[in-house]
Amino acid sequence: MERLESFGKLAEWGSSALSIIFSASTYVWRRIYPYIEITFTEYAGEHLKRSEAYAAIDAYLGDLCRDTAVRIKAMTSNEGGDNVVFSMDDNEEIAVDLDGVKVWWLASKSVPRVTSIYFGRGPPEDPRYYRLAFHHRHRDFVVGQYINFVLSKGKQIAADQRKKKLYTNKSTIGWNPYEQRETLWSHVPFEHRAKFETLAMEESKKRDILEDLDRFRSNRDYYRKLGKPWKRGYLLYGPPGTGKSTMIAAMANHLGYDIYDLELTAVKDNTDMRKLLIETKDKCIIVIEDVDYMLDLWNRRKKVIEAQIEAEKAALVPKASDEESKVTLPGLLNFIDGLWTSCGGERIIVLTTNHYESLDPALKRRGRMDIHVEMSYCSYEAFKILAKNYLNIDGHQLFRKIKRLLAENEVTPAEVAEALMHKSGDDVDTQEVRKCLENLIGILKSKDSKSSSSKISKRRRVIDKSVGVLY
Ligand SMILES: Nc1ncnc2c1ncn2[C@@H]1O[C@H](COP(=O)(O)OP(=O)(O)OP(=O)(O)O)[C@@H](O)[C@H]1O
Ligand SMILES: [Mg+2]
Repeated sequence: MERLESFGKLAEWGSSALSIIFSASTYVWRRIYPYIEITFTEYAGEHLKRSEAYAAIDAYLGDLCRDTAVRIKAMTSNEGGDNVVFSMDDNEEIAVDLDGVKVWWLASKSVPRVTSIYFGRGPPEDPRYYRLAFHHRHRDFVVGQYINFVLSKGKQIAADQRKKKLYTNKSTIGWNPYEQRETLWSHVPFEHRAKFETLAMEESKKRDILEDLDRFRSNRDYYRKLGKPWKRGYLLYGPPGTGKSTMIAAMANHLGYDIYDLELTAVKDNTDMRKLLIETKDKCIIVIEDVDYMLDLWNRRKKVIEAQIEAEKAALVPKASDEESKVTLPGLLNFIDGLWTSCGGERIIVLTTNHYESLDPALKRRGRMDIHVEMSYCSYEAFKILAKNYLNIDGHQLFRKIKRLLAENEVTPAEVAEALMHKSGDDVDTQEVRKCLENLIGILKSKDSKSSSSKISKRRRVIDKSVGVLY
């Protein structure tokens, strides 16, 4: 027993002596080499998936190294596009000065220590890594802020570089169910250049939406923890020409997601809708435009069925039409609820409508459509964004008049954009600017201001109370 005790004491002394030696050696080492190094390897985790952090850093440094590095690798984008993307060459180092805080990035690859035999396509490429070095006195800044900045900036750059696709569903109506079909979607490159910066709407609304999108994108673990499908529903509503489709394009460009434009009238029934959903890939926006039109169709169909029942009673059974979609509202609700998305994640569903009031409450309810955004008639703030986009001006003596007219008349951003379009490409001279603005004034004056002004004040009251972005 005594022996055991003394052995325990000895071990205790040993461990404290070791920790003293360790701290002392760390201290000495710090004096000689006061830098901290963080390594980001390309493949990480159990299944050796490409690390998202590495991909983001790769994009960030690729952008940075164009101006600073000596040896740069250039390649075409992964998506088969024609744009060239850059990245640091192996063993290249770049220094970044962040307002007095200096950090160094090194690109390298690890050489495997064991000799392996590979079957098939031969050895995989050596795993690459980036190493970030900085002085230990900047630890809080680098670990607390800089790395987060690099990751979010890198993700944005990668999203911009990614060639996005626009998918549309092939019509399944009238198809033979036994016929083998390769895919239910066809796609083309998505080239829409819309960006949030050029979208004409109130800045605060835009900021809210952008923040929501960014939160959604980076919240994978949160959704997992809650056991919820990683999806988000947006309902965009407003009159035609207020930018609903433009906003969807801006969302796709911001996130770097593909768009699946689901035309419900071309979907035979709920089963086909499920199949379509299963065929979508992660990181996408599924769009159903003019959902009110579909609701209209359902109502009409209900009436037809009622008429059929009546006709059956009279022994006159009309033939049911095979030319129409038989998708139902509950089918759509199931689709939205993500029951079938459990196989994947990172999907945004956007519905658009011109008639918010007439939408079924089940479609609008929170948790289904998380965010409701009103796209409204052109305000003065929105007009200024369009004037900057189209005429590259921040002000003009006609602005005051336009501001007054906009307050009295309902005009859509699409109409304003049309009026501000000029013929001479990029360069616009002062005469042309005036002509465009006068053109807009003409359109505004031609609106029936008397009848619309009472409508506007009524409508504004409703909007002020409820809208912007609803959570
Ligand atoms: N808020 C906006 N910001 C910038 N441009 C806009 C905006 N709204 C409309 N536009 C311009 O008007 C055109 C038509 O807009 P868009 O198709 O996005 O309207 P919409 O609300 O989807 O209309 P609809 O209800 O008919 O589908 C766009 O190509 C764009 O040039
Ligand atoms: Mg549209």
